[in-house]
Parts: sequence; structure tokens; C-alpha cells
Amino acid sequence: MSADGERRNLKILMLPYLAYGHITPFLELAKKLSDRGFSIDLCSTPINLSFIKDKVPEKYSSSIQLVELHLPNLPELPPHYHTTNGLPQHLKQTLFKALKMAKPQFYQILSAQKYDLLIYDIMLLWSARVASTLNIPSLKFYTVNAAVFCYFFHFYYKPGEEFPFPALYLREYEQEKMTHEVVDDAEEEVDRDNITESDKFVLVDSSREIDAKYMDYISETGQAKVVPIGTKFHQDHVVNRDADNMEIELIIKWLGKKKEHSTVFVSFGSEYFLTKEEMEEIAYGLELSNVDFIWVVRFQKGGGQVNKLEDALPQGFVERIGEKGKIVEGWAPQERILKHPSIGAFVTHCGWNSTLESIEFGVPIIAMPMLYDQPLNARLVVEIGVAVEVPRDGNGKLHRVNIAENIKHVIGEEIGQNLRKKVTSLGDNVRLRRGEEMDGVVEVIKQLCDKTDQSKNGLT
Ligand SMILES: O=c1ccn([C@@H]2O[C@H](COP(=O)(O)OP(=O)(O)O[C@H]3O[C@H](CO)[C@@H](O)[C@H](O)[C@H]3O)[C@@H](O)[C@H]2O)c(=O)[nH]1
Repeated sequence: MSADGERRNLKILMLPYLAYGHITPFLELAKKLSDRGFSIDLCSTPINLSFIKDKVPEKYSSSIQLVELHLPNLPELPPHYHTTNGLPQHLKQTLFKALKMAKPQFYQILSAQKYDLLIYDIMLLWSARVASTLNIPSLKFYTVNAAVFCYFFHFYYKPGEEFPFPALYLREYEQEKMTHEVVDDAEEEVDRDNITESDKFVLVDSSREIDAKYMDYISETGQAKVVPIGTKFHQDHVVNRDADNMEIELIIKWLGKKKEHSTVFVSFGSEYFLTKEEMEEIAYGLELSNVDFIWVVRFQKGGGQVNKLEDALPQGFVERIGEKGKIVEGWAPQERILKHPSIGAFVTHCGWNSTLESIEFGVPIIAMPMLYDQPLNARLVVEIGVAVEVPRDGNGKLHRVNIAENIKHVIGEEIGQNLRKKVTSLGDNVRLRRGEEMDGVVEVIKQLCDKTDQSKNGLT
């Protein structure tokens, strides 16, 4: 282990956006930087920190500290919602507003300690302005990949220009959704101009093995040098809570009875609730494929909707599938399932964390993107040869026959074996690159901190 941060005990404040998909990569980066000798303060709301605390392994308890940021009490916001996960769209904007209202308090936090650097989520550009008023350099972290960054880059900076990469073309219905999301954010982020020295770099949660082409493209435009943090380490993911949980052990036992690479894992992340129609198409698609499966089912409860899992699924489905399928309500130990030898493919929404986990564990991807960056992630993994994508019709609808066909292709056919070879070697390559990619991150941090030191000492 090197100790680049120990040169003069560099202290970094990290500020993730309030969504699990953002907090998780921030925590991974915090661990990697801590391994390199940096002291990290991770800043979020008390509710989020209690969740983060459980995920910080013992060995980091002194190098990663948690710093509380208190949000104002906005009456529209339910008191326990401190992430966008599961929040309706209009309340996501309210949460975003509440976070921005905590700016004066964030100023206090930043000025109370001698921080050498702020690493902030690209959604929270205002925090970099606060840092710059205190003469603290900052570094933005984009918690997905460079291919998606290309899309947003063109959206903001070159409206109307064609994207350079056919792989990134969005279908018409996806374009509409994505544009809507981005415009919402752009309206909130009024202080987007005025790029500082620190904004010359952007960290992405990826590896050059995955999307070097897109990293180079952005870097060559001269707007920002894209620096990948490399993929995450998985050796400490088995938290004790998992081992205590009977249901999880039952899942692993059930998987143990299946043949190698025979079973599909089906899950759509932590944010998305399947519609009734999608639930039906997926259920019948799985049935038609006649392939063994584990399906993590998340559905919106209450408000005139169904409350019981059985009612959310087609009638008689659970009885018909018997031992061929395992249905898990709400949440499953995804990484443990993906690394199980019985798993042959992952039917996923292509949330970026899930996509990276599939690559890490050498599992071929059957892409069913739903929203946000997911369609772009799906095109990227198809482009690099580790996925197939379930086609939708012109209105963006999924059909059971297409779902079944793709599952059958990947499980037990040559196409699946080819995908597995490719994804296994990609997984090996990203692991090999990890150290080198973190060297690159450390280099950038040192450069930013040195520059600030010099200017503080009147050397520039
Ligand atoms: O039953 C479950 C469901 C999820 N997970 C974990 O939760 C994470 C889910 O992350 P991701 O796959 O990225 O999906 P979302 O939660 O949907 O993530 C949001 O954030 C991502 C990163 O910004 C974006 O790529 C997605 O589009 C956005 O929906 C992964 O680490 C999974 O292993 C579990 O362990 N068990």
C-alpha cells in the first residue's frame, strides 16, 4: 500500500448527491483514497450517514470520518426521505432544493477544518463555488461512465450537434425522457458558468478497459480531462448482516441446487418500480423461456395499488413456476448472487453499479434499460460485446416473446458462451488496471493541491 496522501496528511471532504447510486461510488472512492493514505471526511445527512456507517469496514474507521449536513425542514418533503430513491419526480427536485439551501452550513463545514480538497458530485456544482471562495481546490466526480458524460456534454455545450458515436443514439422515446431529466436539473443549476481551474478534471466511475474511447473524446475536446477511478474492490462486500439473514442463506442454498450457468438473475436496481404491464411481460417472458431464475420484485405499494407480492404478479404464476424460479421481494444480496457459479446471465436495467458488478463477476448481461443513463449504459455494454439488449417496440414497450428469446439465447446457447468469454476477460482486465487507474487519480489530486499550495505561498 502506498501512502501518497501522507506526504503532509492531505485531508479531503467528499460530498455525494443524495441517491444510493451516487453514495455507493463515493464510498468506494473514499476507501481507495484512504488506502493511499488520505484522510477522508464524507459529508451527508444524518439519515444517510447511518446507512453509510454500516458500509464502512472496520479498517477504515479512523481514516474515513462522517460529517453531518442538516437539511432544512421543508413541509413538502416526507421527513425520512434523504435520498431520491423511491421519491416521486417533483419531490426529487424539492430534495435537490433542500440540499442547495444547506449551502451556508456547508460553508461552515468547509471552513471549520483545514481541507486540502473537495471531491463533489457533479450534480452539486454549487459546492465547488463554496470551496473556491475559501481557496480550497475541488474535483468533480461523475458517478457513471464517460460514454454517458459524452451525452450530457453534448446536451449542455453543443445543442443540436449530432453525437459522434452511433452506439449512443437514443431511441426517440428515450431521448424524450432523458431530455426531460436533464432540463429539470439545468433549471436548478443556475450557476453553471464560470469554470474554475479545478473544473479541468472530471473523475468517472469506470475503467479505460470499458470506455476509453469516450474518455479520450471528452479529454480531446479540451473541456475536461476525464480520469477513471477504476472499478471497485469486492472482497469486503459480504457484510455480517447478510450472513445473519436466513432468507439470504435460503437463496444461496437454492442456487446451490442449480447447474452451472443455468440460472438468470433478474433485478432492476434500487430506484425503479416496474409497472403492472412490465411485471406481466417479464413474468410471462421468464415462463416462456423455461429457464431457471431469481427475480427481485419491487413494486409500488398502497395508494389504491396492490399490497401483496402475489397480487402484483400474474395469477397462478408463483404456483406454476414452482422450483424453477425464486421470487424475492424488494432486496436481494446482488453481489453474492452474481458471483454464484449457477448464475448464467443478468437481466438488468443497466444501472451503472449493477453493470459494473456484472462485469466484475463475469456474468453476461441481458439489458432491459428503463430510464436515466440506463439506455446509454445498455448500448455501451452491447458495443463492447458483453451484452444483448431486449428490443422494445416503437412505443417503447417490452414484449414477453422478446424477453424469452433473449434469455434462451444467452443461457445454454453459443451466443451466451461467447458473451461469457468476453465479459470474463473484461473483468480480469479491469482488475489488472485498478492500481494504475488510482495512480492517475492520486496524480490529479496532488496536482490540484500543489497548485493551491503554491498560490497560497505566492509562487504562482
Ligand atoms: O436487490 C438489490 C438491488 C440492488 N442492489 C445493489 O444496489 C445497487 C444498485 O445500483 P444501480 O445498479 O446503479 O441501480 P440504481 O439503484 O437504479 O441506480 C441509480 O444510480 C445509478 C448510478 O448513478 C444509475 O446508473 C442508475 O440509472 C440509477 O437508477 C447495486 O450495487 C446493487 O448491487 C442490491 O444489492 N440488491
